[in-house]
Amino acid sequence: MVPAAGRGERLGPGAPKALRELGGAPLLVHAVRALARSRSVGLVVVAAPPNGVAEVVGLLDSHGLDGKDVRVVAGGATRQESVRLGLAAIPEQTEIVLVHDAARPLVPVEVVDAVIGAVRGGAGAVVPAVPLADTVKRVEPAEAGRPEPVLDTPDRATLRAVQTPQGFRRELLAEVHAKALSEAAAGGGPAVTDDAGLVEWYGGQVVVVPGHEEAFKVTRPLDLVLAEAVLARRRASDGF
Ligand SMILES: Nc1ccn([C@@H]2O[C@H](COP(=O)(O)OP(=O)(O)OP(=O)(O)O)[C@@H](O)[C@H]2O)c(=O)n1
Ligand SMILES: C[C@](O)(CO)[C@H](O)COP(=O)(O)O
Repeated sequence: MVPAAGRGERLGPGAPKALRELGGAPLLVHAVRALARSRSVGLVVVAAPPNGVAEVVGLLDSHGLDGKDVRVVAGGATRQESVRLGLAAIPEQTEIVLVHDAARPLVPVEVVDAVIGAVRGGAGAVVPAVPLADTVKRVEPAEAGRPEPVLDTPDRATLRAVQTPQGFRRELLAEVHAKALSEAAAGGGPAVTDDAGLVEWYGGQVVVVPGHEEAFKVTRPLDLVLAEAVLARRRASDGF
């Protein structure tokens, strides 16, 4: 499933991020095509901006998507809610669900297949990830413009930058989302930024497989410049 209901505030003013253009097609279309390239993917469920469902259906219809079954549902106010709403549209007999950001348009199919392979191999929750290039420091957050005291420096060799698609046994993903929903209704709930984080929160095991530098997330304006360059290079080299 593809959560695509975000605004894209960090990208700046304009259409919702999933509908912004990259090389002549919306980011969402690239992301759906990237998943559809895997022979193991049979159905793609997209969580669209709540007031943009008809527009997204039209966009996906107008860009050929390799004959895959693509369904569109209304997303929610948070990524977590969008994923939960998308999950509800996935048939119960489905064994494996991937959750892939519309904002990661260029993930190579090898990463998609590696994630699926690890779930098929017995893992309940799998994330693709890459080593970090920068040193990371934990800080005491301060007001904007004030220096932030450093608390410590985690050992970089043990850190990974996590990407999508993240892969799950469907029942496990549905279970942790249901738990998070009932905790949120009681005024709490896990403060996590990805689906694997929910599995961890409830004590489940998550494993990492190699991600890819081209599976980066389009978050800020410079990411879009990089995505255009990667796409242009692919098109020049293999008619992608
Ligand atoms: N209510 C939301 C918020 C986010 N997403 C999706 O979650 C993915 C990753 O989120 P992010 O990159 O943070 O997107 P935005 O929330 O749109 O970005 P920003 O935080 O800059 O507004 C994106 O495909 C986005 O569309 C979603 O489906 N529903
Ligand atoms: C799911 C994710 O892309 C993994 O890196 C990331 O957590 C999404 O974070 P965002 O702040 O919602 O972009």
